[in-house]
Amino acid sequence: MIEFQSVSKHYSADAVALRDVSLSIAKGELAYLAGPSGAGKSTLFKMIAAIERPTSGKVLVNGQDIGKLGHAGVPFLRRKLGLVLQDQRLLTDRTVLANTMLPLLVTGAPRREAEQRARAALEKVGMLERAKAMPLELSGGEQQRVAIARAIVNRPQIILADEPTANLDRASADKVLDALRAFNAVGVTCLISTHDEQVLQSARRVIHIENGQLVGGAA
Ligand SMILES: Nc1ncnc2c1ncn2[C@@H]1O[C@H](COP(=O)(O)OP(=O)(O)OP(=O)(O)O)[C@@H](O)[C@H]1O
Repeated sequence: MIEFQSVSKHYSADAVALRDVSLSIAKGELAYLAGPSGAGKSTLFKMIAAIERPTSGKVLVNGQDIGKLGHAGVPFLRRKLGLVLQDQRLLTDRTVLANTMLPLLVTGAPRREAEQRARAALEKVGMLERAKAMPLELSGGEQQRVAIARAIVNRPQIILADEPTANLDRASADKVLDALRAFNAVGVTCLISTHDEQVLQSARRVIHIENGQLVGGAA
């Protein structure tokens, strides 16, 4: 489902983010991505979403070579993906419900249907009762759960979550991770980066990355 074949990413001659990375994540799998700051985790996510392209090697999603996607192909790829990335915050001038409806409205869903599906997504992450709140009235963990609702409202096949529990206390982090695990339990492939030792210790699969190279868990 997600495959990296000898992928390297050079932002410039001296900014090498990934070096010869090969890995494969099966459909329905839950894998964690671990590694120190600057190791290349965010870059790896961005390659799957075609936000960045490999300098060499191939990234395949469902067998499709992301490097060969033209401009028209990118929205089709993104529809398969639920992205909870670090630089994609909620819009602070819209309610929780409006934020969650947005991905549906931009793809042309009727407002009534968008609202129903957004409410269902918020319910799944335990945030329906805050539907009318503004994002800045929520805690960090609650905002992350809304970001997850927004990511899954299009029913993606794959969720990519880049440090979704950063800066959260244990209880909030667990709620965020429980929400992600619940989507995995119904068949959604999940790749989650985290520094959370407790989570990594109990994880079935951890892909470790250091200085742009895999140091374990790639098979
Ligand atoms: N747009 C960019 N231009 C130049 N260099 C970049 C760019 N994005 C990332 N890098 C560099 O690539 C390397 C990997 O960065 P990346 O953000 O992928 O790491 P990370 O593991 O996600 O780190 P963190 O845990 O701090 O988010 C770093 O050395 C970083 O400075």
